[in-house]
Amino acid sequence: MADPWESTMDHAVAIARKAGETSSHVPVCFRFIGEESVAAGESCILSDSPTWIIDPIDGTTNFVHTHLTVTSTLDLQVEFGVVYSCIEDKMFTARRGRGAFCNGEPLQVSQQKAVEQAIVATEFGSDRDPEVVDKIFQSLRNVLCLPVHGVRGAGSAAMNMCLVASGCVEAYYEIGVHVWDVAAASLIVSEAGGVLMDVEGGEVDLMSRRIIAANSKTVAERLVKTIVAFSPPRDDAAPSDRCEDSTHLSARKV
Ligand SMILES: O=P(O)(O)O[C@H]1[C@H](O)[C@@H](O)[C@H](O)[C@@H](O)[C@@H]1O
Ligand SMILES: [Mg+2]
Ligand SMILES: [Mg+2]
Repeated sequence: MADPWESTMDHAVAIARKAGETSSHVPVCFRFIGEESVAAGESCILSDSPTWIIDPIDGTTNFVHTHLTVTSTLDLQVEFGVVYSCIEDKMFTARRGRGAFCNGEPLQVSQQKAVEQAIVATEFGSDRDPEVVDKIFQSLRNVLCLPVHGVRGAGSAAMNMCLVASGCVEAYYEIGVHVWDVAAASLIVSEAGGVLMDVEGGEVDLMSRRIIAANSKTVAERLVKTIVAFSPPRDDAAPSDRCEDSTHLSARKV
């Protein structure tokens, strides 16, 4: 069987060559956006150049506490998405227009559109500002009282989205995520037949740090009416306008 990773890399190089209109003799030029490089002061701006968006560990708090799910995410903007759940040894992959897979098996979102029968995943995030925490709890209360069948959280944004793609949960929403948390899994959700939406409706903007990933427009729109929206500093804001999340500081001290 052909190695899917090798064909992915061949395709990535072809995309980079096309973008840069380089001949096969010239090395290709990829750009990178990674959680750690941005934390070290590098830019978080998407350009026309093919860009790998990387989160080496998604679910850092789980990792630090050796708790359940930890994933690594890799995305070549809009072309490929890879999320690896290392403890479960599950490799979620998607290529634009070619479907989404887990360890090679095709993924399909749940067909359940009644929100009362839905499991909704979310996270409490990393911000401990009491005003932010209040809004997160207001949203959670509203979602529970829709009512939904259940609320869950894997502790990894990427894993929550892969659960939507797998049909195990109907929707995931969060305000406070970063582009590297959700880029790869966004493609996996849409290639599995799901939808992505901003928490106030309309198209999702991966730099806005707000996301709904759902099995259907119907479920996503019910959540839009329910979530108490706010806008954290964008990922592509100037470094001086970004703020460090409090739990990440403590996680890094470990
Ligand atoms: O910091 P990591 O572990 O890469 O990512 C975390 C997000 O920053 C946080 O918003 C989210 O709640 C958590 O699930 C996530 O994966
Ligand atoms: Mg992450
Ligand atoms: Mg991370």
